[in-house]
Amino acid sequence: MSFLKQPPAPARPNRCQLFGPGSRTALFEKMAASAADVINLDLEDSVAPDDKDTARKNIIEATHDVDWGTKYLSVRINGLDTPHWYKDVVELLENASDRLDQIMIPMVGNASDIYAVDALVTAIEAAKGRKKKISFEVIIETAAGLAHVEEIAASSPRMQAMSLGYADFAASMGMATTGIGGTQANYYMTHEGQTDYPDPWHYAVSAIVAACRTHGVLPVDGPFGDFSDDEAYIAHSRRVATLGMVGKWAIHPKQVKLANDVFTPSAEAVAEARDILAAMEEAKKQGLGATTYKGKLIDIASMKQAEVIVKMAELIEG
Ligand SMILES: C[C@@H](C(=O)SCCNC(=O)CCNC(=O)[C@H](O)C(C)(C)COP(=O)(O)OP(=O)(O)OC[C@H]1O[C@@H](n2cnc3c(N)ncnc32)[C@H](O)[C@@H]1OP(=O)(O)O)[C@H](O)C(=O)O
Ligand SMILES: [Mg+2]
Repeated sequence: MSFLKQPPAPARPNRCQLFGPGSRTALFEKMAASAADVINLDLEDSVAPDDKDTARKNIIEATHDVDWGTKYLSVRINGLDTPHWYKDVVELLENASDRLDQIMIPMVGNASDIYAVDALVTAIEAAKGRKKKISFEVIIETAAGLAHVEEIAASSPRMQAMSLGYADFAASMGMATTGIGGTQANYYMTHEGQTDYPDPWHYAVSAIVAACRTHGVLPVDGPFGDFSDDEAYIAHSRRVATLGMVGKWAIHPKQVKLANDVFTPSAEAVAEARDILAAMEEAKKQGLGATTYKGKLIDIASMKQAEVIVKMAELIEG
């Protein structure tokens, strides 16, 4: 182990983040009644420019009037290159109830973007005597965001989560696709008549996970646009879960259960992880650092892998 300790990520379930436009108030109660761990009320791309002021007011009202239960309540503000973001922050922080947990900052390009929002949030919290410190989630969805991903993860003690925004990311990278996540038909390999579809998002997902794990931030997978294709959503979710993401966005309510199913460790996985921990405890008693479990090598690193699964299950069980 390096002398640099890996800090733990916030201990809260973040399997699914359900999005809804701040301009569609009829969805708010339905979102609150959903099985998502996190709710993202949106002021950015799903709200038309002429509706921004009304959407902001709707969301502020909803922090007072809607019963959000135990959900982590997050509002996505507009990007720092727009004339809207400062009003989003000021009006939310001055008027939203203490039920507001988090601000989500889109299109983040470097640590200075977070510094700017942090300065504004900190001043308003002090001026208004707000008791609860607002946390930040950022979206990596530009080439600059990915290039500076580690400094962004380290940018503020408010940082709790980081998502990959597939659509804006693909556009910023000049990727030749209009797909939002998942398999891309033109990204393929062919060998002796067999065609294979590798994962074009693999590097971005792994870079985000590494930055987040280094700085104690939750890595979260972004949207999957084709909400009529459950199988593809599940495949994409399983892939990113294998790479270390803790959860995924839902842009339609039917995706919530799919995400929860993938990002909740199965009973079999938890039982196997506990068996590995027990087998290693037994090995340690015999002075061994490695042993055999079901015909395979397990050692101290296997314990750490098993602990990830057990801790996640315990967190979700509450
Ligand atoms: C890509 C970038 C992004 O920004 S993604 C995040 C921003 N987008 C959003 O927030 C969109 C969220 N989703 C919606 O607005 C809608 O779900 C929809 C437009 C995709 C579909 O809405 P519609 O009403 O047509 O859907 P139905 O199938 O008819 O609904 C069935 C049923 O569910 C209720 N419903 C719909 N949406 C939601 C929701 N979000 N939450 C809760 N409930 C919802 C609907 O009212 C119906 O209810 P019923 O009538 O049965 O009672 C990203 O930044 C990037 O760059 O990648
Ligand atoms: Mg986006």
